[in-house]
Amino acid sequence: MSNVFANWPSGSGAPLGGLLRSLGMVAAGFALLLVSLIIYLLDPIKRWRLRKIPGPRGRPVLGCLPQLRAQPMPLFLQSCAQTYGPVFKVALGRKWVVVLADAEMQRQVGFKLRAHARTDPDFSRGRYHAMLSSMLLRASGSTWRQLRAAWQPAFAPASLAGYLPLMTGCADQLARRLEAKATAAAGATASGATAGGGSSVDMWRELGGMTLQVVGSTAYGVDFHSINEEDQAGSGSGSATATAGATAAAKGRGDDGYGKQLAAACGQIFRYGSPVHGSPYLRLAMLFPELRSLLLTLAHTLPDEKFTILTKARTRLCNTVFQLIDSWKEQHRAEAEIDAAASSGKPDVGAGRHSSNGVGAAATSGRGGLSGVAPGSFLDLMLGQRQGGERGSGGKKAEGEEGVEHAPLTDEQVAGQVQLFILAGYETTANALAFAVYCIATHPEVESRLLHEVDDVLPGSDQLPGESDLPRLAYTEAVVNEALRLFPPAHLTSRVVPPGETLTVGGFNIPAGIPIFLPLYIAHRDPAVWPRADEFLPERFLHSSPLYESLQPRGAAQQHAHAPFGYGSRMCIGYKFAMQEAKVVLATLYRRLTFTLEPGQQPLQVEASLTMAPRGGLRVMPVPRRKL
Ligand code: HEM
Repeated sequence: MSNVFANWPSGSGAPLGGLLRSLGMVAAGFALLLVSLIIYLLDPIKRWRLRKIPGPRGRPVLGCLPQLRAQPMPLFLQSCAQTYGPVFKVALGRKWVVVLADAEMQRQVGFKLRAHARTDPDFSRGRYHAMLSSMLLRASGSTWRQLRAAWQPAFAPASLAGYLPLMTGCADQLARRLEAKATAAAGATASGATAGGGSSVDMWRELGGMTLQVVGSTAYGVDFHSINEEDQAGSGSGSATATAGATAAAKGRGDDGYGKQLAAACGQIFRYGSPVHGSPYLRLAMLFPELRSLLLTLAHTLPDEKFTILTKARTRLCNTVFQLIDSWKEQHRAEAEIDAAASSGKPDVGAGRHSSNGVGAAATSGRGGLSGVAPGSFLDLMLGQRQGGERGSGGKKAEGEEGVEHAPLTDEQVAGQVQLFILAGYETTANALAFAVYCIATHPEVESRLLHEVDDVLPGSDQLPGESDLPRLAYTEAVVNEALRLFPPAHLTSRVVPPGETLTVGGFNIPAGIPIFLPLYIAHRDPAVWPRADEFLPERFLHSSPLYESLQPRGAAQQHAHAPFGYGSRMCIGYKFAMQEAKVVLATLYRRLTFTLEPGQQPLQVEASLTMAPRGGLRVMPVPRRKL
């Protein structure tokens, strides 16, 4: 029998041997791939570096995500703290984070480190990406200092006073809407026209529409029209953002002006930009951060429906914002020419040109057409500063802190800050207000004291809170503070150790690049720090109360134990804006109404992603306080 292998090339040995060798090489290749995959998926190097830090055993690849599906993040982290102590690690997918549960550790690290950790998969491109990447929240070093300085004028006392009419106007609009709904429902029930349904509303959504109108209109200086004016039939259980966006989108068809277009785009970006509600590509990027570029390309080449909506909304937002910026420039160029012609003296340009704040007027007068940016709005301030900086220095670059020269902000940078103003200020404040309404509704003694204060400060039948009334709303402010303690909407903040450094905390070393979570929720409810920690007692924040002393936080963390707005130089820049808004909105609403919880709302269930919110909204019956 002839040797069938006889014709195989002699250099490769016997054909069987060659085949075996090839198979061996394929097997070795597979084994190598498998080992790399296991190394990639399980990340043993990172595990090794964090090996001394205790923490729950997560599943391969998914880490603790299954536990986080079953339980809201603040509660899961609280239960981990009880098991593992004040410093522990958690795997979010393949991303390891270290959590500091102790209030004093949070304070120390929050003050010491100056950069936030990045955990979100950013799937943007082009101009929108340039906008997002330049936001204050993401910046560090001298750029952060320059941006932070550029934000400051928006929260100066004069600016805050200018926003007040917008805040009270929007709250009054919402109060009247809820009052009318309650009265109509009562009338219909009396005449037997309706069966059930009553005037129950989702207060969280209502407040979401209102806060979007406040921050959106303040940021861009055009009317956002996002307070719901008609019910969202069959709108399901989407988020407050979705409803606000849907309402604006519904109205946004046709010739509606900048405000409605922006509100519609923002609503869709909030909803579909989140890994929870958005495209599966975003969730995959959370699990496999190293594949982000590949997934980004795939998402743009083969987009699913949610990704398409997101991309379109981002493009619409960009186009509208840059159009607004162009119209602002156009208008100011024309004004400068008139100035130059009229006088040879120094031109009065920039933010100083508009001594009055026209945001409130713009947003409550129905202005929102293609009439441009209101003076005093955040966009106007940012563009004005830039123009002022350029001209004030005779065309040179603006000078920032510490004598460092900075180039004036680009259009993309300005647009990024304005968009962050909405991102950071809308849902946080809506959630804070919804939690406050829940706490008031479950504490009748608090409600009656609040009503007493509101009636005392605002005796006129249609009176809205003015600037001089704010200091007199001390109990209202204490209610907001105590609701923020029990239910901090930003339930955690984060920091990251800078490259080349290691942080030692609680006896553990945390290497550079590992995100550090500071869960404010846990610190706010620590019974070792807070007397009667789980009780809602606004008297903790009321100096004049006889209970005040006995309710103060104890121990080393005492001074910064209440930190709903974070710590140190990275603390929330908008906290005065948020506190003013929350206070005047409560006073304006409770001036006309009280709210009764619908059955099944107690105890309150929460859900949490970046912010903490009432799960499935907050269903209440508005009860008018006077006969209409
Ligand atoms: C109740 C409402 C709000 C809460 C609970 C809240 C909470 C927070 C927290 C916890 C941080 C992180 C602080 C840290 O890391 O130490 C933060 C940052 C920030 N907040 Fe707020 N915030 C609220 C409203 C607002 C508003 C209304 C605005 C703007 C209009 C705003 C703008 C910002 C910005 C720009 C940052 C980033 C600051 C930086 O990185 O330097 N926030 N906020």
